[in-house]
Amino acid sequence: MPESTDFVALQDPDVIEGLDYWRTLPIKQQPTWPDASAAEAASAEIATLPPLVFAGEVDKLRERLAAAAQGKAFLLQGGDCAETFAGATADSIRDRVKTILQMAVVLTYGASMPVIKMGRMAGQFAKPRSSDFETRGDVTLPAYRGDIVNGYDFTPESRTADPRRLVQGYHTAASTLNLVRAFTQGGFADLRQVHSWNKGFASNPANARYEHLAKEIDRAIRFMDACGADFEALKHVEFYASHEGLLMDYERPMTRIDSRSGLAYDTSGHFIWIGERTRDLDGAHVDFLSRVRNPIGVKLGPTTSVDDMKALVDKLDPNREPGRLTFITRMGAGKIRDELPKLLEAIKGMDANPLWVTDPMHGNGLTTPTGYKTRRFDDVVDEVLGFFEAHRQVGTYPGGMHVELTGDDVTECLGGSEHIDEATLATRYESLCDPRLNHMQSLELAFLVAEELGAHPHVRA
Ligand SMILES: O=C[C@H](O)[C@H](O)COP(=O)(O)O
Ligand SMILES: C=C(OP(=O)(O)O)C(=O)O
Ligand SMILES: [Mn+2]
Repeated sequence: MPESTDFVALQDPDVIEGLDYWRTLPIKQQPTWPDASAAEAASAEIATLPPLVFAGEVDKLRERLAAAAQGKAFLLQGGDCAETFAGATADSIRDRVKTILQMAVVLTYGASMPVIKMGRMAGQFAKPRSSDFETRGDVTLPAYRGDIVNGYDFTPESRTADPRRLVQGYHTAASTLNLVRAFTQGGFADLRQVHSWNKGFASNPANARYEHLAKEIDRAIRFMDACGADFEALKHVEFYASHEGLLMDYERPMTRIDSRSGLAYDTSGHFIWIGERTRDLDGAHVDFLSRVRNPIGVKLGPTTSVDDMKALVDKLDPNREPGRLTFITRMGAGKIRDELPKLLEAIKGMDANPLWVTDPMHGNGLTTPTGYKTRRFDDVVDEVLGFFEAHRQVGTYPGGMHVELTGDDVTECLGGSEHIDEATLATRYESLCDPRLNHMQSLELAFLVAEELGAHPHVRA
């Protein structure tokens, strides 16, 4: 029996043929490469490079997500809206991982529930856009579609799609994932380091609250240590990589056949989601991702009909496999209480059990008069609360949270206990796409969700 890490180039011809069926279907949000043969060559090169994740890891994640869908775990998924090549530095990767680990500690402790940790990391390089073009003054150029496609600088050269970026995207994902694996497997994520994850971040109320929690955890660990407990399990953290499966010239060559099962895995990440703009039932993305074994997410915006949702279940999870399908709702704070319960009621009538996750970011965008894309922290919080309310009302499980965040002290979202206002946004706005919660706002949100999940009284303010 081959190892689970083996991927073979060719097996069942029907499986292989199916993986290219998307090419016959309508497709959205792909770049126009100036030289199609150069893009084909880049994809062919990627197809020869090693997988980034292994089938066995992907299967384990599916089991973890199945537990979350049953209310026995909670998914925390976070990271940049658009990762950049320049941002793949040791410090930036470490601080994002630390932020997610801290949030996970707050949630695990507060909710007494396992937390599945997942980064929008190591592949979140391709962006769908509302418009193909961007105009500044009297100059119009192609929109920035993420570092794997073109550059952010507003010049014709930079904005021209460059297929060499596909290969650079692979290598940047590989080095990011390598460091994430080192951090999470090599002792850094050991729960006994719970204090040190807070070091280096500006001191602020959320950090102080975290310190208080970390002290409690420390005390509990010392007690267990004195009792002779074995801490082997605390040394390593399972950390999964995820991104939007958007750019087919990257996802297709990263898809390999697992030699154990003869089935296809998209080895660019453990979890792949389909965006709100590309979830057409008869479109290329849904077809392609219906054929890979990875757990698949689908973003659901406020206009999602019950019929659309049901058809997505049938297409992406025909066997009703636990952990296979995650719906990531991003309705907007003002709409979630009206729109989500209908979908939840309808799912109760099907024999399906998807994992429900809230993305409180993408339905709450606004642009300031000075041109900054931003979100109000209060709206983010309100959507999360609406998500929990909807699930309580219908009797389904609120199984996770998907957020755009960074470990840096950026000023991209309005509000939070630092009271970031419109004038402050300019001081440290670094995102090339959507605004992210900064370190402190991320921790604040984690405390709030922990309370919602039935927090430990000591964790409450
Ligand atoms: O996450 C991404 C954005 O919401 C998406 O790229 C659309 O952004 P845009 O409206 O600025 O194009
Ligand atoms: C583009 C994104 O989201 P959505 O597809 O929900 O708009 C995103 O997650 O960055
Ligand atoms: Mn985004």
